[in-house]
Amino acid sequence: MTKLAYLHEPGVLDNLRSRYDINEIYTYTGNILIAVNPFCRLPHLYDSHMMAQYKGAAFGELSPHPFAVADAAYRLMINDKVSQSILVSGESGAGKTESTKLLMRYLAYMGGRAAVEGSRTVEQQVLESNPVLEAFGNAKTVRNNNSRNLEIAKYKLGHPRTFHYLNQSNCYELDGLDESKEYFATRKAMDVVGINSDQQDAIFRVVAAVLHLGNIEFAKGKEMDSSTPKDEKSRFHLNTAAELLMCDAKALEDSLCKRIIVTRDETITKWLDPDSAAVSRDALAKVVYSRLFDWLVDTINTSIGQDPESKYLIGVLDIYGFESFKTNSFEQFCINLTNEKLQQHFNQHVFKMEQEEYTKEEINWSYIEFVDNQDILDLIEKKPGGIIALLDEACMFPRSTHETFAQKLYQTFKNHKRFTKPKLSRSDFTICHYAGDVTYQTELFLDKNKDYVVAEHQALLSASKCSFVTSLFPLLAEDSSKSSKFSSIGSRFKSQLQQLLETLSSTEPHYIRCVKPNNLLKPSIFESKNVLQQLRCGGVMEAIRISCAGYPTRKTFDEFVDRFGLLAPEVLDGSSTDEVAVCKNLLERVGLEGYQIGKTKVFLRAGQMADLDARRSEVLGKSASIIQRKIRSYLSRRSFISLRRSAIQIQAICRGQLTRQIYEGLRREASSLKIQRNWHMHVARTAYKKLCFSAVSIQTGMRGMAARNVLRFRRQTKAAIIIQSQCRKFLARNHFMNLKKAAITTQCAWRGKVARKELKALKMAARETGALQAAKNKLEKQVEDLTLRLQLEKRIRADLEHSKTQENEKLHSALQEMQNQFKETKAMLEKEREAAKREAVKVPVIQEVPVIDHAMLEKLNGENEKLKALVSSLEKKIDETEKKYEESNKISEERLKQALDAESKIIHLKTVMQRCTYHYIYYNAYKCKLNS
Ligand SMILES: Nc1ncnc2c1ncn2[C@@H]1O[C@H](COP(=O)(O)OP(=O)(O)OP(=O)(O)O)[C@@H](O)[C@H]1O
Repeated sequence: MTKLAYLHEPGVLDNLRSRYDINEIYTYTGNILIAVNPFCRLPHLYDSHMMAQYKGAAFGELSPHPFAVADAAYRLMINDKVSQSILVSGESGAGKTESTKLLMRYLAYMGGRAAVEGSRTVEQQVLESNPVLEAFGNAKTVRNNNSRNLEIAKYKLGHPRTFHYLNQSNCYELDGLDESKEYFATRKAMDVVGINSDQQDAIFRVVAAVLHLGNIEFAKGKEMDSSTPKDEKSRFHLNTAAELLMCDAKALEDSLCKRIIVTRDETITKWLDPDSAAVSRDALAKVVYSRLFDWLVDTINTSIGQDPESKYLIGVLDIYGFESFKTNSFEQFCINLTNEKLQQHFNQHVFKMEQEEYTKEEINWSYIEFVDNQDILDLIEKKPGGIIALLDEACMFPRSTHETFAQKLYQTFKNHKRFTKPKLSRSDFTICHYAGDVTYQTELFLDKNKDYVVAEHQALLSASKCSFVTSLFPLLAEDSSKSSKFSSIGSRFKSQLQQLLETLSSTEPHYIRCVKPNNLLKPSIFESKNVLQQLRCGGVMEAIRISCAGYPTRKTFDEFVDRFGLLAPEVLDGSSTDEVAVCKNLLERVGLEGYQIGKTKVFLRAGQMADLDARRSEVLGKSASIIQRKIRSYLSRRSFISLRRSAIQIQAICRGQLTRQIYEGLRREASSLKIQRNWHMHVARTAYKKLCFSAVSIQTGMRGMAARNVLRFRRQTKAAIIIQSQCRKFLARNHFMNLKKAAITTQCAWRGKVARKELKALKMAARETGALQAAKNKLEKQVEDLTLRLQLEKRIRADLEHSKTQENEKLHSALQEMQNQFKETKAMLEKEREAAKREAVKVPVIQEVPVIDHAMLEKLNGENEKLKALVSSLEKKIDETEKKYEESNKISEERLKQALDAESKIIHLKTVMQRCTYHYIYYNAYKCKLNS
């Protein structure tokens, strides 16, 4: 930019546009890098080959690039031992985060240490943790699309359209963005930074709970000014949120619909109307998400850690860009304050400090006007009396409203040139920022400035059953919860900004200004008006001017001589100790113009330092090649000498080896001659021995043959005699055999005749055997009959036996009875006799002459006789019965005998029959034999 022929706004714009058209999105203005968002991927600009190219290349030597800025910062830190910072600025969606990622990638590449196996380096962790911060920290805004929202069935979630907190942008998908891929990248990044799977689950539960909270709507309750979940759907979301946060659903409902006010005397429960309940719901969702995000940042920072050994740092600052919307609230106020602060830092560095230094160093210099924003910063953060101070005051005063706060602002800043009151509004105010006017709506300023968690929300979440949720909301000590009633977000933000700027001031800054070429977020569209506004806001035009008119680079005399003395070494040879004179001399010799010599430093125009550096590099390069040449020749000579020595040694060894080989050949030749001689002798002797042996063998063979002929003749003669005798024997034998055959034939005929006779007789016998068979069958039948009769007899006899036994038993019992009767009668008789005797004794003296009752005696005798007759008849009967019994015994014995006879007959018949059968079989066999 500084080399443009016409350095005015149209020229700068045209330059940016024509470069943008050919995808040259980066441009330098002095040391500032302007990056125009291409809204499309340009991978060739960022591959590892590009990184390798920028490594160590002089600034300005290659095309403008964030890698070049990172490389310059890195080298300055290493060489000059000064901490560096790279400030990436620009409005929302201009590409700050993308540029920051590139810077981090390059720095990780430069400082890259080899990772120990299984672990990651800090650089890798920093890069890999990015997706977590982006996933949870980015949101889709009207100016930037880069948000992601997770959706998982497990957490009872549906399409983003169904969630109040997601559906207000009406944008659910982004072209070219694979949600699931991003989700897995986030999960992986969480693993990398050491968030375990339980914690991950809890994190997604909390996010889902926030979404469900957002869907709870409220309707008027039964009580006056009370509220209750509107319908079943709201109740479902309330229950699901409670379930995901693992807290009591009723307690959640109460914490949203009621407030407990503690006064000195009593505790009052106050209902919230539906609108206030919705505000309470949003506050709860916000505080939960905010605590979750803080937890993530802390966890990532702890996991990455910082090298305690490091003395210098390179800070890369990616901070939200200037914002101006239709409605601007406290968030925009804080964001714009940050941008004002950074702008001031930029001004200070680029203009103020620069020009102050020129004055201090007393160099010729025409002052460049720039817009100093100190008065805006005073308006916002001055203590007391600044907007933040007034806001804190208003927050602490219980009766304040946003209107009273606005009135206070109007009064205080009535005459401030950066502050105006919009005509038709009663509570808005406008600040004239360096980047343009922004009108803020004060409605929520007071609420948003109060940094506190609603006590009911705190109590609800501290009592959660999920340890992760309770860790986000640790129980506060009783006193602290009461005492710290109010803490101001604005003041905290201000002091954090101050700390940041202090850190920045201790570093050497580099600037990357990101520019958004269009508001449609589409590639290849360059809206000049928009871009110009951003260039103006970023102070780029002034920077260009100061770069052209000023002296952006400087060095103290000794540093300068140290660094560039080698460009004219003769100036150092002189005995002059005056550094200024040496510097002037040096500058004259190198032929530089337009520089300035200050009191302690040499000031150079834009590009001059680069020019000197290039020359220095050239000299260094030349020197390096001379040194290299010398070293190479020394090394080559050394290697040649050692090579020669080695060659001679090798030759000596080779020659020795060759001679040894020749001598060995000669020795072998002599030996082989000796061996040949001996061999020939051995062969000749063997041949002679063979010949001798053959002659003897032939002689032996001939003699043997003659002897064998004699022997053969004798054998033949003997064989002829044997044949003759055998022949004769054969003839005699033949004659004998014929005679024998005739005799046998005669005998056979005779025997045949006899046999036929015998056969005839046998046939007769066979016929008899048939009769015998019939007789046998008859006998068998008889045997069967007899067997049957015998069985019948046996049965009859058994019956008889039985009846006889019965009769015997009867007779025995009758006899028994009779014997009993007889005994009784006898006993009675005895008794009567005894009685008669006793009666006779009792009779008086007169009785001494016994008077016999004859009648009685006779009667008794008669009865006695009868009884005797009865006894004898009975005894007779018994005898008869016994006789009968014996007779029947005899009969049965006879029958038994008959049966035994019959049995023996049967056995006899059976043996006869068997014999007949054998006979028959023998006959049949003989018949067969004869037939055959
Ligand atoms: N160098 C680039 N190459 C390709 N695309 C880019 C580049 N820079 C930015 N973008 C595109 O622009 C979008 C917005 O960029 P980025 O998120 O970096 O903006 P930002 O300035 O950080 O915004 P905010 O202030 O809202 O965080 C990116 O999502 C990407 O699509």
